[in-house]
Amino acid sequence: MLPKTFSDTLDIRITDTSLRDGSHHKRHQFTADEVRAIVAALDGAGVPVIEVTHGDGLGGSSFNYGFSRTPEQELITIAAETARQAKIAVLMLPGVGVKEDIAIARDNGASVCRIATHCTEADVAVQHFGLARDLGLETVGFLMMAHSQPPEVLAKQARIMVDAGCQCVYVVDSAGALVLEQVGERVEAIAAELGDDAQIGFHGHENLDVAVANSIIAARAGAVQIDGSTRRFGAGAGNTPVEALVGVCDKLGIRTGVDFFRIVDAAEDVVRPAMPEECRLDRLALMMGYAGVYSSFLKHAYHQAERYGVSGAEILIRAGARKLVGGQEDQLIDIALELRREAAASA
Ligand SMILES: CC[C@H](O)CC(=O)C(=O)O
Ligand SMILES: [Mn+2]
Repeated sequence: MLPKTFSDTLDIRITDTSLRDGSHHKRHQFTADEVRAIVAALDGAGVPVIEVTHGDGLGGSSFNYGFSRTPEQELITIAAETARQAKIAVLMLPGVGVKEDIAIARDNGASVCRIATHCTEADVAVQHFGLARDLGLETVGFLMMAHSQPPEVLAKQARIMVDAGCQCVYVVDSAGALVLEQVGERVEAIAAELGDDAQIGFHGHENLDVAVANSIIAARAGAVQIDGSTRRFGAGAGNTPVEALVGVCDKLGIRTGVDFFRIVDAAEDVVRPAMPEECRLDRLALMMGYAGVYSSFLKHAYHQAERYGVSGAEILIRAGARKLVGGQEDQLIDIALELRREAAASA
């Protein structure tokens, strides 16, 4: 039984993030035509919210995170012009993007603003939630790396976001490190704190291959907004596959409003051709889930491993032990150099 429904017609509302989280996998190289085609296909299948932004959010196109091929505000405009029923969402990380980026995205047609912070730093987003609400945007808060803190800490951080104007707080399993009950416990703690003050959401990654199951557990614990990426097109081993989630929800009687057959076709015929390769559950992706490393570090880890001739898996294990958070991608270079020094000393 779902404790509460999203609306009279939906039990959960799915946000497809392939055009944002998938941007990490594609190294931010989306073209205008790809975005147009993917939005049309997802919108046609009934996906209610589609997120479009650089993988690291508004303003993410940079030397540190990787430059976008097409300016993200152009992609947001195209998405908004293409969608007939879906809302267009944008992601913003305070400090990566600036407040003005939110206003420009709104003017370009975005109507949902998702503001992400590390899960102990909700206070850095207070002004951004206020601004987004003043601009008339629907607001969502992302508590990233949610595996790294116990449920009661997340609940307090959720309260900070909601008091600032956030309408739905997400448990974000950035590392794909949470399994089953660990998701439910976090959602339940936030639900106990928030009561009817805000909704709860869940964003999963496939690094331990349980993102669909985790999403169902989140929904049963009270989450009414659930993220996924069609064809798993996301960072690390990818996100919760929307088409599988919709199929499972159909079988469990959870209403998503998404047509299973049309989303399966969209995954195969439209999304897959835009992907550089399938999102794989390979050694490095598994290591991220096991060690608790931010999924967006995957490509960076491959790059530094190759550049310094060291093990990518070992880089990620050490990144997990150092408890690196988003924005600390450059520390992977330190770790790679450390590994190279150790190898030279023992040679
Ligand atoms: C860098 C932002 C990040 O990719 C947001 C997200 O999707 C996550 O933390 O999983
Ligand atoms: Mn993600």
